This record gives sequence, C-alpha cells and structure tokens, in this order.
Amino acid sequence: MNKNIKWHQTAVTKHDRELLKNHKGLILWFTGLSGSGKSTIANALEKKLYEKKIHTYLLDGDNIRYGINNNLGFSLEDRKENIRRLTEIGKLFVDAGIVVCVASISPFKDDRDAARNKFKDEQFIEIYVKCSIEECEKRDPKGLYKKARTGEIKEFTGVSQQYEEPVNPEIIVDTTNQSLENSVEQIMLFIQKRLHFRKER
Ligand SMILES: Nc1ncnc2c1ncn2[C@@H]1O[C@H](COP(=O)(O)OS(=O)(=O)O)[C@@H](OP(=O)(O)O)[C@H]1O
Ligand SMILES: Nc1ncnc2c1ncn2[C@@H]1O[C@H](COP(=O)(O)OP(=O)(O)O)[C@@H](O)[C@H]1O
Repeated sequence: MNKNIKWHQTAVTKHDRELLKNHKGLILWFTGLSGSGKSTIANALEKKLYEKKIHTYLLDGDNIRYGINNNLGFSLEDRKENIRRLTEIGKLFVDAGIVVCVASISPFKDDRDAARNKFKDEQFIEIYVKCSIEECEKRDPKGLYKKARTGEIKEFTGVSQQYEEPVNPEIIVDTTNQSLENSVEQIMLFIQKRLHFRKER
C-alpha cells in the first residue's frame, strides 16, 4: 500500500444509499463445480429479488473473465487473483447498497476465506452449490468436461485440479437432489433477515 494514498470518506454513506433503496447491501457468494448450477440459481434468484424491488447485480465468473479479468487463466495464482478482484468489485457493489451475487467456482478455501474477511459477518453469505462431479459431467452444459477428459483443457476443476468443499457455508443447496425452485426458495428464506431493516417499535 502506497503511504501517500489516503482514504476519502464520502458525504453520502452506504447507510444513506441503503435507506434510499429500503434494503441492505449484501454479498451472496456462490461456489461449486462447473455445471453445478451456480449461474442458473443466481439468475433465478436475481429475478425473484428484482420482482420484490431489491436492487441486485450478478458478477458471473465467466462474464468478468471477458473484461476486467481477461488477462487471467486457471492456475492457482490466477484463480486467487480472480477471486481477489471479484471480492473488491463485490465490495464496491455492497457499498453502493446492492445485493451482489458472485457466481464463481472459487475452488480454494483460503481464497473464499480471504473474500469473506473483507466483509462484515452479516454481509457475506457463502452458498455451496453442491453437486457430484458425476452429475456435473453428465450435464456438461458447455462441453468442457469432455475437453478436460481428453486433455484439451488443462487444470480443469474436479478433473485435473482440486475443488475444496466449503467447511461451514451459510447455505448448502444440493442440486443433484433438489429443484431449482426449491434452492431459490431456500436462499430467499435465509436472506430475509439480513436484507431488511429492523422495524421501529
Ligand atoms: N480449467 C478450467 N477450470 C474451470 N473452469 C474453466 C476452466 N477453463 C474454462 N473454464 C470456464 O471458466 C469458468 C470458471 O471461471 P471462474 O472465474 O468461476 O473460476 S475460478 O473461480 O477462478 O475458479 C467456468 O464456468 P462455470 O462452468 O460457470 O463454472 C468454465 O466455463
Ligand atoms: N436442480 C438444479 N439446479 C440448478 N441447475 C440444474 C438443476 N438441475 C439441472 N440443472 C442444469 O444444470 C446446468 C447448470 O449449469 P450452470 O448454471 O451454468 O452451472 P455453473 O454456473 O455452476 O457452471 C444447467 O443446464 C441447469 O439447467
């Protein structure tokens, strides 16, 4: 950190912005294997929240890799940097009073914990999108597992690189056994209390 750089407090605060929107800013961090259902669930959840007039934004790992992260690959260091940038972008969105969904494989516990540590406890919600590798490979929505098995794609999560399961996530949705609607409902129920201001008596 350059010692000649100083943090500027803004005149309009996060709390002011949250009051304007009538809900709090949160970060919902979806982690899981490729094809587990992160994007599908995050999209369906975002639609539900939008209908309830909650301001959201979805940072999808794939999409962010088109732009700000287009210089990163899938080595351990690059994934760490990918998560660090997603975290910093997510922080800006939370500060703007928005409910930000991050959908990224984020396979390593240390990187996910580093993300968590950048937020207050009540702001960060880790959602493990659990799905067996066999089921993900059967779905193979982008044909990537096939390429990983032939060696065309290297360092592929679950095939040639590790995925460390979350130890104590706030939410686990098991997409091998539960429906999309059920997963969205489960997340909606969990975030209710974190989303809204407590009513004055
Ligand atoms: N080697 C390798 N391993 C895993 N995934 C790969 C790889 N190469 C390309 N892809 C595609 O990139 C998407 C994962 O990007 P993420 O930013 O979520 O990855 S990470 O969080 O940095 O691990 C991932 O998206 P999802 O399938 O939506 O998870 C893939 O489409
Ligand atoms: N119960 C379920 N929940 C979420 N997705 C499911 C479920 N059952 C099947 N799918 C399918 O699995 C695929 C998941 O793909 P995607 O959402 O892109 O995963 P990820 O973002 O984790 O790579 C989609 O084609 C989706 O329709």
